[in-house]
Amino acid sequence: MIDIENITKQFPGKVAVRDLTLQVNDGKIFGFLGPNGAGKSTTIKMMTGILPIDQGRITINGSDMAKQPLETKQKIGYVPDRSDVFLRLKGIEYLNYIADVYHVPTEIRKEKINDLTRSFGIQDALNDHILTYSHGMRQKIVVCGVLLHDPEVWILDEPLTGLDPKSSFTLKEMMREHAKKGKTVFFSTHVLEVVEQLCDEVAIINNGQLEFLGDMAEMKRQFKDDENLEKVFLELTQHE
Ligand SMILES: Nc1ncnc2c1ncn2[C@@H]1O[C@H](COP(=O)(O)OP(=O)(O)OP(=O)(O)O)[C@@H](O)[C@H]1O
Repeated sequence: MIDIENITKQFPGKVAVRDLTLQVNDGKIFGFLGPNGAGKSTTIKMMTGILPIDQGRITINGSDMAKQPLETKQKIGYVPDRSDVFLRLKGIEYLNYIADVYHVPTEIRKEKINDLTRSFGIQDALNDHILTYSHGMRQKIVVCGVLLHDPEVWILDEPLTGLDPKSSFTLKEMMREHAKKGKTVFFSTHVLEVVEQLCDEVAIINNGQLEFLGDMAEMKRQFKDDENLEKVFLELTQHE
């Protein structure tokens, strides 16, 4: 479970996230929807301990990110929106590095790497440097790294952007399976359609503020009734 209580983040001259409160329950796929610049990545960076929180509190399965950062981070699998990490490593070196950091036993490591990279069709690129990978392939290797250590809570920043349709389908299926096991999946997107396909619950953020929190049926009802939300809806459908 992810519990976000009244978090705020300010950059010079800009409040990126203002007094945001939401909970993500176990067994749910939670969509964090908002137009470009709404504050999604900033929120996710606070949830993953990359950015300190100015005010408020975030707990992941009961651990406080600010007070117990190491313990809390071990519960999380995080896929950032830009996967430009470890470019000088080969794919296989990256995955082994992640497996070492998260103490994935050697007996199961090889099989897991094989299965995951096959699912995403990058098994033949493992001996190439990540630097030579396309954006989609970089995204896939990071997703494989996250799934390798089987974290309880998945936090994915725009995970489907840049993926080919087959890999996008594979990842969506994996998200569904993870939630079905009673675990948590939180992901951000600026594409309304993705949320409609996948989510049990949705939060809509705009200009750093929560505009809506609820299930899909409520969201559709409110789009009709609320002028403010209707404007956000138009932005979300115009982008893609
Ligand atoms: N390090 C920073 N310094 C100053 N302003 C920032 C910083 N990071 C983000 N911002 C600003 O905070 C606001 C929210 O940005 P954020 O990246 O969280 O939005 P987003 O919803 O993830 O958008 P996108 O879909 O474009 O990634 C934007 O106005 C952005 O310009």
